[in-house]
Amino acid sequence: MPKGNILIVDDNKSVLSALEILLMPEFDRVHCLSNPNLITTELRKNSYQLVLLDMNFKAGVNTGNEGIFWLNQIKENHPEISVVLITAYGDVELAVKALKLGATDFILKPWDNTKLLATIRSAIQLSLSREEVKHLRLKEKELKKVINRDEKFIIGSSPELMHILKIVRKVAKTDTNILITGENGTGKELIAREIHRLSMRKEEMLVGVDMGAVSESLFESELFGHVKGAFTDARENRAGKFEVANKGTLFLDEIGNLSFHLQAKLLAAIQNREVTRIGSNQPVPVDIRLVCATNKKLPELVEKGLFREDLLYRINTIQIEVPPLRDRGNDILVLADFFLKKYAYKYDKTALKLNNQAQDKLLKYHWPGNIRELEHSIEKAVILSENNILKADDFFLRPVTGHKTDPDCLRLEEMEKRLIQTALDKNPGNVSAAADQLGITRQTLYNKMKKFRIG
Ligand SMILES: Nc1ncnc2c1ncn2[C@@H]1O[C@H](COP(=O)(O)OP(=O)(O)OP(=O)(O)O)[C@@H](O)[C@H]1O
Repeated sequence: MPKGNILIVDDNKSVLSALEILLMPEFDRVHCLSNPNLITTELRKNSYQLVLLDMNFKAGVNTGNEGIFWLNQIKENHPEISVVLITAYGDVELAVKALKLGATDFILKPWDNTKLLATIRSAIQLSLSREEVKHLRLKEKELKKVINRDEKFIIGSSPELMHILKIVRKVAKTDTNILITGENGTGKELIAREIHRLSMRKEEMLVGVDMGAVSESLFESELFGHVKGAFTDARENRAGKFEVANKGTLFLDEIGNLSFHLQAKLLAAIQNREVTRIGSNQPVPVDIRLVCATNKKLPELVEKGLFREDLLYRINTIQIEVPPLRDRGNDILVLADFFLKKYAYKYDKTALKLNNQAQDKLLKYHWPGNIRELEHSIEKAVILSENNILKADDFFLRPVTGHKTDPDCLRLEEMEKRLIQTALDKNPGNVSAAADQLGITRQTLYNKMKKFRIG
């Protein structure tokens, strides 16, 4: 633990040597100056935590103005250094003026040694704390830069994606709460990060919480924090995600998975814009931009009494629906190409391409796991590929029927499209048989195939 470096400035040589003898054994470094004009150079050359500064330098002048001048100089250039002033005159007004201007304390000559040492130690402690805060702020700034740099590109040029990005650009600069909805793997988190990147809060952090992964018992501690001793495992004070996200963006993923009882606690924090750590009764104000995401239909959960209506209205000032990959047309191939390049590079393969059948297969597949599934399929195909052209057989896609997507989440049109695709797959090359199986005419089936861009 450093004891601190002290610079003593006094034009009275006997005062200087008395202080030097007293302070030398107690601190790391003690340096004396009888000429205040040397202060600036000395502070630039060496690091100090404390300046012990005389108020009156010129013989016969005792207004303290020169001391105030040097105090201002030091505070302006080295705000973390503590300045303790010494004067032989018990001028309360001057003391108050100096304290207002940033002096840490004031000592009257003649001094009491024990008191002087105590004053100096606490002033040095204060300076060390200021230095630490300054260091931590710089470190935090650098860390935020590193965290924010880990950006992923949003790939695609479909009108559906362009429409979403247009909304994102419009709303990002405001502080409105945003709800992002869409199936799993459609890129909701990516959109949330884009909103943050384009917002006024971009220098601060986006803090994400997966509400589906937070257990009931840890919810409050995770989101609102706790103080040491609040419960058995609370060994030290801990800030919750709300506090960590202060001035930045709080991204609550899978908000539809939050239990009804915890929704009330979340609502209170959002409404009051303050949180109270468990075990404390001191509310802490928080300034956050809230972005939530879910793959659930929240209005339906509200109807079933599983989601609070008041919370829904709080979080969905703006709602952005991210469409499933199967509705983004050629983006499937654009993304496939992007992932092909990414994984060819990762696995040290030469440039890879898809042949026509492979492209067709990817375009026709319904992608229940959306972009995440596409990325994994491409990665697998790249690993297993034996030449530069990837064929349809290189992609092991889940059969259209029997996949695990929640039927509640499917729209009528999607169900229809899948039934048609299944019937066509079961009757390859025989549209009449497929139409028979579906209980519709051949012409109706052709119309629907055209509509859904099948075949
Ligand atoms: N347009 C896109 N361009 C490039 N990569 C994308 C795009 N959309 C999604 N991805 C990638 O797909 C994966 C899934 O995206 P993300 O996690 O954002 O989806 P999500 O909708 O939040 O998923 P979940 O609902 O499962 O949390 C990520 O690796 C993401 O980088």
